[in-house]
Amino acid sequence: MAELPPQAEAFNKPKVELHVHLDGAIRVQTILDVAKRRGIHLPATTVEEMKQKIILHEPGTLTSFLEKFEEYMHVIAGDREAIKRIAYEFVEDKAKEGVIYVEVRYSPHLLANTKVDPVPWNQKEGDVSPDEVVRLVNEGLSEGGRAFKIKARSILCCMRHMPNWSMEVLELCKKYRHDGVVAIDLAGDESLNCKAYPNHRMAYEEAVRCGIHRTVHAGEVGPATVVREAVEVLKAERVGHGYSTLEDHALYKQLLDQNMHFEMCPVSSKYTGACNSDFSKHPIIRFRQDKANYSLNTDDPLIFNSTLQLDYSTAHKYMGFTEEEFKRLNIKSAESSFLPEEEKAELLDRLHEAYELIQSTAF
Ligand SMILES: O=c1[nH]cnc2c1ncn2[C@H]1C[C@H](O)[C@@H](CO)O1
Repeated sequence: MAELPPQAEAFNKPKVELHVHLDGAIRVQTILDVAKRRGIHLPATTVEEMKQKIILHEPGTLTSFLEKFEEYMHVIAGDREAIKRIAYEFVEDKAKEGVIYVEVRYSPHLLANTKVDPVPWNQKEGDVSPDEVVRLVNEGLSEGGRAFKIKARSILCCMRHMPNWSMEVLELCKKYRHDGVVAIDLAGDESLNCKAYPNHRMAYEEAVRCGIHRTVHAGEVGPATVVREAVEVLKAERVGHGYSTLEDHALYKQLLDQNMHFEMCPVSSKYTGACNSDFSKHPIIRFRQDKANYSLNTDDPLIFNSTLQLDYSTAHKYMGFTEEEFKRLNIKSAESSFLPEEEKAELLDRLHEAYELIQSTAF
């Protein structure tokens, strides 16, 4: 595999990103600024020091990774200006990475401080509800979209350990379905399955009835049974991560045949311990060989100290990805996006043009 010159981008063309957490993609400087304004004490005063607290330096576990959010979420949650600002800055950062369409996800409840039970991050009860969080994020994303000339939509997350929030998340998806919100997700610790927590299932059943798009984190660190449950019980249209699908041959074949989309996050999968840290043995290689439908995504670039370029260069350098495959997977990502059909067609036109492909090119 040809080595890239230092600083060169593995794929310097317009990209689509479908799996990135807003609360895992905040600028460290913003956390420091907001903490200062709100008089919140942090264990660090410079970006470098704060980064050392937040980023994962070694491969760990999903649980140790999820604990990292406790370092800073209390700074942003419950603060209107901060919530809008992180959404706006997120769009700016994505535009710089060459992303032209992004679906960004978050839990409205984890950024609220009222009408949420329990109030997260040991905050005092305040007056920012999950509903207002969605409005603020929408404002930040649409102002950012206009300023930086890219399109950003959002996905609202249910959390596996908070089943009592799930119906409220679904209601927010319905309320804002024509105002920036394109789907529902289920994030958090995969060992908590839906049989034990029927509220998630009820929310997803209602999503199906209302035509709300659905993705589910499954098969990241959990077994293939979680993927099966996501697809068969929750009727997921896309799978978040899904690496362990490979353990169940029949399921893998079925999902390949169904053209199921897998939202893959190579750098993330190393640091969460989801996959072997030797990228040359990564499950994505198998998905690529089988011409599966998948995207490449950052997941939580703040915590992995990463960029989308790093995911692409990792795929290029250690997994043998070519320019042609990058084009193919971005076209697949656009096709699997949760945009309405007309907007999806426009996005596909833009990619075909940028990649100098004729419309009928079949991958
Ligand atoms: O990679 C992940 N797997 C499962 N849950 C995750 C991952 N990245 C972030 N989350 C959780 C923590 C966030 O607070 C939440 C909503 O974005 O989703």
